[in-house]
Amino acid sequence: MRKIIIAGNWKMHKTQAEAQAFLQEFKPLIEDAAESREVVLCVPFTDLSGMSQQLHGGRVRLGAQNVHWEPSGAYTGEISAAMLAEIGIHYVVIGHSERRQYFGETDETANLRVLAAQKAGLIPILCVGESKAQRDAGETEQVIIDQVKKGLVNVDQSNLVIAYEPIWAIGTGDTCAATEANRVIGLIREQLTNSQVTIQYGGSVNANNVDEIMAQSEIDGALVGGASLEPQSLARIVNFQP
Ligand SMILES: O=C(CO)COP(=O)(O)O
Repeated sequence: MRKIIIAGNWKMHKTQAEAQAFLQEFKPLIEDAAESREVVLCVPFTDLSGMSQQLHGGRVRLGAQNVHWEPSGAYTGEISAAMLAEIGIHYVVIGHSERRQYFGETDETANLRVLAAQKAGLIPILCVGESKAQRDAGETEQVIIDQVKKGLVNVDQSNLVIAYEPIWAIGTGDTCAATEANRVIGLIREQLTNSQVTIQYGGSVNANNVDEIMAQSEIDGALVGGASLEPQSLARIVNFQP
């Protein structure tokens, strides 16, 4: 059985005080959610340590939003996988389109980060997705296959999550049709050697569209940006109705 994972990606939102207030309201709202659903919050580095203590022993797991591939060294401003693992972090988002767009990340550096994360015992969430121009040019399939193949060189697929996030659907309210997301995610699965990899959809997921998205046969979860910032809305997504 493929694991269902609902993950919030807070991006550059929430101070420690705001994170603490979020958890106080959020935790009771998901207490009755099916045990089979993994709930993950991918939060700014500065929130991780405090939240890790606040969540200790509970069902909500934490993720970082990036990690460097070297174990240590002269890399000002960077964070290693061991630093994350030490404070109880389970997941790390890698190769998000915003990192690719604004910080020059590539499939090659995403691959190095995935390998480093796995080596430290973290579960990478590798993000792939095509731009609007690539979709309009009919290049979606090739772009996605390329990103998956290059991102997964030498990667252990038993310890991996992939998120399909079409760039044009991120933060726009323009969700990819659930059936189309299902089709592309099916294509991603065909590229893998392990059929049990959890593959999420991300891009304008919210309380209103999550049920239809999660009803798709290939979609194993959601990576949620804007709608994960508010406890009620993320709780509704976690409690999606199959
Ligand atoms: O980028 C995303 C999650 O990583 C999606 O963001 P939105 O849910 O705000 O579209």
